[in-house]
Amino acid sequence: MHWGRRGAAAADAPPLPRTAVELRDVTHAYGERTVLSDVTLTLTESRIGVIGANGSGKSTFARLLNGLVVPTAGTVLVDGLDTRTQVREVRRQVGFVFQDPDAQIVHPTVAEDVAFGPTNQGRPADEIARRVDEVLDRYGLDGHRDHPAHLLSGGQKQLLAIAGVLVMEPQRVVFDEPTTLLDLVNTRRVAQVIEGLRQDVVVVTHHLDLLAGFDRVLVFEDGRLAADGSPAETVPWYVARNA
Ligand SMILES: Nc1ncnc2c1ncn2[C@@H]1O[C@H](COP(=O)(O)OP(=O)(O)OP(=O)(O)O)[C@@H](O)[C@H]1O
Repeated sequence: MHWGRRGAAAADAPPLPRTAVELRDVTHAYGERTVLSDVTLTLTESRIGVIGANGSGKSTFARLLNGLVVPTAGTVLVDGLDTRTQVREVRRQVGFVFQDPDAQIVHPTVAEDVAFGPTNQGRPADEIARRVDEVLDRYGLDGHRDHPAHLLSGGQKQLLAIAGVLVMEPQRVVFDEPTTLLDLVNTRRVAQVIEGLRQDVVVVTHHLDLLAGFDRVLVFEDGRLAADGSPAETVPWYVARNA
Protein backbone atom coordinates (compact mmCIF):
# COMPACT_ATOMS: atom_id res chain seq x y z
CA MET A 1 0.00 0.00 0.00
CA HIS A 2 1.14 3.53 -0.79
CA TRP A 3 1.22 5.82 2.23
CA GLY A 4 2.11 8.99 0.38
CA ARG A 5 4.33 11.74 1.68
CA ARG A 6 2.86 12.29 5.09
CA GLY A 7 4.79 14.55 7.35
CA ALA A 8 7.41 15.67 4.87
CA ALA A 9 7.96 18.80 6.95
CA ALA A 10 7.84 16.98 10.25
CA ALA A 11 10.27 14.19 9.51
CA ASP A 12 11.87 14.39 12.96
CA ALA A 13 8.61 13.95 14.83
CA PRO A 14 7.68 10.45 15.95
CA PRO A 15 5.15 8.78 13.65
CA LEU A 16 1.53 8.83 14.75
CA PRO A 17 -0.49 5.65 14.88
CA ARG A 18 -2.71 5.27 11.86
CA THR A 19 -6.47 5.62 12.05
CA ALA A 20 -8.77 3.65 9.75
CA VAL A 21 -12.22 5.13 9.18
CA GLU A 22 -14.76 2.65 7.90
CA LEU A 23 -18.18 3.51 6.49
CA ARG A 24 -20.60 0.60 6.16
CA ASP A 25 -23.74 1.12 4.05
CA VAL A 26 -23.99 4.72 5.18
CA THR A 27 -27.03 6.76 4.25
CA HIS A 28 -27.85 10.20 5.58
CA ALA A 29 -31.05 12.20 5.30
CA TYR A 30 -31.94 15.65 6.63
CA GLY A 31 -35.63 15.15 7.36
CA GLU A 32 -37.20 13.63 4.26
CA ARG A 33 -34.25 14.51 2.04
CA THR A 34 -31.61 11.84 1.47
CA VAL A 35 -28.27 13.53 0.72
CA LEU A 36 -25.89 10.54 0.96
CA SER A 37 -26.79 7.02 -0.13
CA ASP A 38 -25.19 3.64 0.49
CA VAL A 39 -21.60 4.71 0.98
CA THR A 40 -19.29 1.84 1.87
CA LEU A 41 -15.55 2.42 2.02
CA THR A 42 -12.51 2.32 4.29
CA LEU A 43 -10.15 5.27 4.58
CA THR A 44 -6.58 4.36 5.46
CA GLU A 45 -4.49 6.51 3.12
CA SER A 46 -2.61 9.50 4.44
CA ARG A 47 -3.80 12.10 1.93
CA ILE A 48 -7.43 11.80 0.83
CA GLY A 49 -9.31 14.43 -1.19
CA VAL A 50 -13.08 14.77 -1.60
CA ILE A 51 -14.54 16.61 -4.58
CA GLY A 52 -17.95 17.08 -6.19
CA ALA A 53 -20.46 19.70 -7.23
CA ASN A 54 -22.22 21.98 -4.73
CA GLY A 55 -24.77 19.99 -2.78
CA SER A 56 -23.34 16.59 -3.75
CA GLY A 57 -22.91 15.60 -0.10
CA LYS A 58 -19.22 16.30 0.56
CA SER A 59 -19.67 18.26 3.79
CA THR A 60 -22.13 15.72 5.11
CA PHE A 61 -19.63 12.97 4.31
CA ALA A 62 -16.84 14.93 6.04
CA ARG A 63 -18.96 15.50 9.15
CA LEU A 64 -19.76 11.81 9.39
CA LEU A 65 -16.06 11.02 9.84
CA ASN A 66 -15.83 12.43 13.38
CA GLY A 67 -19.42 12.16 14.50
CA LEU A 68 -20.49 15.76 13.85
CA VAL A 69 -23.22 14.05 11.85
CA VAL A 70 -24.36 10.51 12.63
CA PRO A 71 -25.70 8.38 9.81
CA THR A 72 -29.43 7.87 9.45
CA ALA A 73 -28.63 4.28 8.43
CA GLY A 74 -25.40 2.31 8.45
CA THR A 75 -22.34 2.70 10.63
CA VAL A 76 -19.18 4.80 10.77
CA LEU A 77 -16.28 3.25 12.69
CA VAL A 78 -13.01 4.99 13.60
CA ASP A 79 -10.56 2.25 14.52
CA GLY A 80 -13.59 0.24 15.52
CA LEU A 81 -15.14 3.06 17.60
CA ASP A 82 -18.74 3.75 16.60
CA THR A 83 -19.36 7.47 15.96
CA ARG A 84 -22.92 7.00 17.18
CA THR A 85 -21.99 5.75 20.66
CA GLN A 86 -18.33 6.65 21.21
CA VAL A 87 -18.16 10.17 19.85
CA ARG A 88 -15.86 11.55 22.53
CA GLU A 89 -13.18 8.95 21.82
CA VAL A 90 -13.72 9.37 18.07
CA ARG A 91 -13.11 13.13 18.29
CA ARG A 92 -9.83 12.59 20.09
CA GLN A 93 -8.68 10.71 17.03
CA VAL A 94 -10.28 12.71 14.25
CA GLY A 95 -10.17 16.52 14.31
CA PHE A 96 -12.31 18.78 12.12
CA VAL A 97 -11.49 22.17 10.56
CA PHE A 98 -14.51 24.12 9.30
CA GLN A 99 -14.60 26.20 6.13
CA ASP A 100 -15.33 29.34 8.13
CA PRO A 101 -12.89 29.79 11.03
CA ASP A 102 -15.38 32.06 12.79
CA ALA A 103 -17.47 28.92 13.35
CA GLN A 104 -14.60 27.48 15.36
CA ILE A 105 -13.05 30.41 17.21
CA VAL A 106 -14.81 30.68 20.56
CA HIS A 107 -12.46 32.51 22.94
CA PRO A 108 -11.47 36.18 23.04
CA THR A 109 -7.72 35.85 22.65
CA VAL A 110 -5.62 33.71 20.35
CA ALA A 111 -3.85 31.79 23.15
CA GLU A 112 -7.08 31.20 25.09
CA ASP A 113 -8.74 29.91 21.97
CA VAL A 114 -5.99 27.40 21.27
CA ALA A 115 -6.02 26.27 24.92
CA PHE A 116 -9.75 25.53 24.80
CA GLY A 117 -9.56 22.04 23.25
CA PRO A 118 -6.87 20.52 25.49
CA THR A 119 -8.47 22.18 28.56
CA ASN A 120 -11.75 20.58 27.61
CA GLN A 121 -9.95 17.24 27.33
CA GLY A 122 -8.82 17.65 30.95
CA ARG A 123 -5.09 17.82 30.22
CA PRO A 124 -2.72 19.13 32.93
CA ALA A 125 -2.00 22.89 32.89
CA ASP A 126 1.73 22.56 32.17
CA GLU A 127 1.06 20.24 29.23
CA ILE A 128 -1.56 22.66 27.86
CA ALA A 129 0.88 25.59 28.12
CA ARG A 130 3.59 23.60 26.33
CA ARG A 131 1.27 22.50 23.54
CA VAL A 132 -0.18 26.01 23.06
CA ASP A 133 3.30 27.56 22.82
CA GLU A 134 4.34 24.92 20.32
CA VAL A 135 1.43 25.34 17.90
CA LEU A 136 1.38 29.15 18.10
CA ASP A 137 5.05 29.14 17.24
CA ARG A 138 4.61 26.62 14.44
CA TYR A 139 1.84 28.60 12.73
CA GLY A 140 3.41 32.05 13.09
CA LEU A 141 0.84 33.17 15.67
CA ASP A 142 3.19 33.56 18.62
CA GLY A 143 3.31 37.34 18.29
CA HIS A 144 -0.50 37.44 18.38
CA ARG A 145 -1.11 35.29 21.46
CA ASP A 146 -2.84 38.03 23.47
CA HIS A 147 -4.60 39.62 20.51
CA PRO A 148 -8.37 39.46 20.08
CA ALA A 149 -8.95 36.49 17.78
CA HIS A 150 -11.70 38.26 15.83
CA LEU A 151 -9.24 40.97 14.72
CA LEU A 152 -6.94 38.53 12.91
CA SER A 153 -6.91 38.49 9.11
CA GLY A 154 -8.86 35.76 7.32
CA GLY A 155 -5.68 33.77 6.68
CA GLN A 156 -4.52 34.08 10.30
CA LYS A 157 -7.96 33.04 11.52
CA GLN A 158 -7.82 29.90 9.40
CA LEU A 159 -4.34 29.12 10.80
CA LEU A 160 -5.72 29.70 14.31
CA ALA A 161 -8.61 27.32 13.62
CA ILE A 162 -6.10 24.72 12.37
CA ALA A 163 -3.86 25.31 15.42
CA GLY A 164 -6.89 24.84 17.69
CA VAL A 165 -7.41 21.38 16.22
CA LEU A 166 -3.77 20.30 15.98
CA VAL A 167 -3.07 21.24 19.60
CA MET A 168 -5.25 18.24 20.52
CA GLU A 169 -2.92 15.98 18.51
CA PRO A 170 -5.53 14.01 16.61
CA GLN A 171 -4.36 11.24 14.30
CA ARG A 172 -6.43 12.40 11.33
CA VAL A 173 -7.73 15.86 10.46
CA VAL A 174 -10.75 16.50 8.25
CA PHE A 175 -10.72 19.86 6.45
CA ASP A 176 -13.99 21.10 4.97
CA GLU A 177 -13.08 23.53 2.19
CA PRO A 178 -10.20 25.08 4.13
CA THR A 179 -9.21 27.54 1.41
CA THR A 180 -12.55 28.62 0.00
CA LEU A 181 -12.57 31.94 1.87
CA LEU A 182 -8.86 32.69 1.40
CA ASP A 183 -6.85 34.72 -1.11
CA LEU A 184 -4.11 33.16 -3.21
CA VAL A 185 -1.27 33.72 -0.75
CA ASN A 186 -3.18 32.29 2.21
CA THR A 187 -4.49 29.42 0.09
CA ARG A 188 -0.88 28.49 -0.67
CA ARG A 189 0.07 28.84 2.98
CA VAL A 190 -2.75 26.60 4.18
CA ALA A 191 -1.93 24.10 1.39
CA GLN A 192 1.67 24.00 2.66
CA VAL A 193 0.51 23.52 6.23
CA ILE A 194 -1.68 20.59 5.18
CA GLU A 195 1.13 19.11 3.11
CA GLY A 196 3.53 19.25 6.05
CA LEU A 197 1.24 17.69 8.64
CA ARG A 198 2.32 14.45 10.21
CA GLN A 199 -1.38 13.75 10.69
CA ASP A 200 -3.40 11.91 8.06
CA VAL A 201 -5.91 14.20 6.35
CA VAL A 202 -9.17 14.25 4.48
CA VAL A 203 -9.61 17.48 2.50
CA VAL A 204 -12.93 18.52 0.96
CA THR A 205 -12.20 21.11 -1.69
CA HIS A 206 -13.16 22.83 -4.92
CA HIS A 207 -9.47 23.78 -5.36
CA LEU A 208 -8.33 20.81 -7.40
CA ASP A 209 -4.68 21.97 -7.30
CA LEU A 210 -4.58 21.10 -3.60
CA LEU A 211 -4.89 17.44 -4.48
CA ALA A 212 -1.64 17.08 -6.43
CA GLY A 213 0.33 14.32 -4.75
CA PHE A 214 -2.65 13.00 -2.77
CA ASP A 215 -3.02 9.25 -2.40
CA ARG A 216 -6.72 8.99 -3.10
CA VAL A 217 -9.60 11.18 -4.27
CA LEU A 218 -13.30 10.48 -3.76
CA VAL A 219 -15.80 12.08 -6.14
CA PHE A 220 -19.38 12.58 -4.98
CA GLU A 221 -22.33 13.09 -7.28
CA ASP A 222 -25.87 13.51 -6.00
CA GLY A 223 -25.05 11.86 -2.69
CA ARG A 224 -23.33 8.84 -4.20
CA LEU A 225 -19.69 7.91 -4.51
CA ALA A 226 -19.21 8.32 -8.26
CA ALA A 227 -15.43 7.75 -8.51
CA ASP A 228 -12.65 6.66 -6.19
CA GLY A 229 -9.00 6.49 -7.21
CA SER A 230 -5.76 8.38 -7.62
CA PRO A 231 -5.88 12.11 -8.47
CA ALA A 232 -4.58 11.23 -11.96
CA GLU A 233 -7.59 8.99 -12.50
CA THR A 234 -10.34 10.94 -10.79
CA VAL A 235 -9.60 14.65 -11.27
CA PRO A 236 -9.58 14.66 -15.13
CA TRP A 237 -12.68 12.45 -15.06
CA TYR A 238 -14.46 14.93 -12.78
CA VAL A 239 -13.37 17.94 -14.85
CA ALA A 240 -14.50 16.31 -18.13
CA ARG A 241 -17.82 15.31 -16.59
CA ASN A 242 -18.49 18.87 -15.49
CA ALA A 243 -17.20 20.60 -18.64
N1 LIG B 1 -28.33 20.82 8.27
C1 LIG B 1 -28.96 20.62 7.10
N2 LIG B 1 -30.31 20.55 7.04
C2 LIG B 1 -30.95 20.33 5.88
N3 LIG B 1 -30.33 20.14 4.69
C3 LIG B 1 -29.00 20.20 4.69
C4 LIG B 1 -28.23 20.43 5.88
N4 LIG B 1 -26.93 20.43 5.56
C5 LIG B 1 -26.86 20.21 4.23
N5 LIG B 1 -28.11 20.05 3.71
C6 LIG B 1 -28.43 19.76 2.30
O1 LIG B 1 -27.80 18.53 1.98
C7 LIG B 1 -27.30 18.56 0.64
C8 LIG B 1 -25.83 18.18 0.69
O2 LIG B 1 -25.15 19.23 1.38
P1 LIG B 1 -23.58 19.18 1.66
O3 LIG B 1 -23.27 20.45 2.41
O4 LIG B 1 -23.22 17.90 2.27
O5 LIG B 1 -23.02 19.28 0.18
P2 LIG B 1 -21.60 19.78 -0.35
O6 LIG B 1 -21.24 18.84 -1.46
O7 LIG B 1 -20.66 19.92 0.76
O8 LIG B 1 -21.94 21.21 -0.96
P3 LIG B 1 -21.01 22.52 -1.12
O9 LIG B 1 -19.95 22.21 -2.12
O10 LIG B 1 -21.99 23.54 -1.63
O11 LIG B 1 -20.49 22.86 0.23
C9 LIG B 1 -27.55 19.96 0.10
O12 LIG B 1 -28.68 19.92 -0.71
C10 LIG B 1 -27.81 20.78 1.35
O13 LIG B 1 -28.73 21.81 1.07
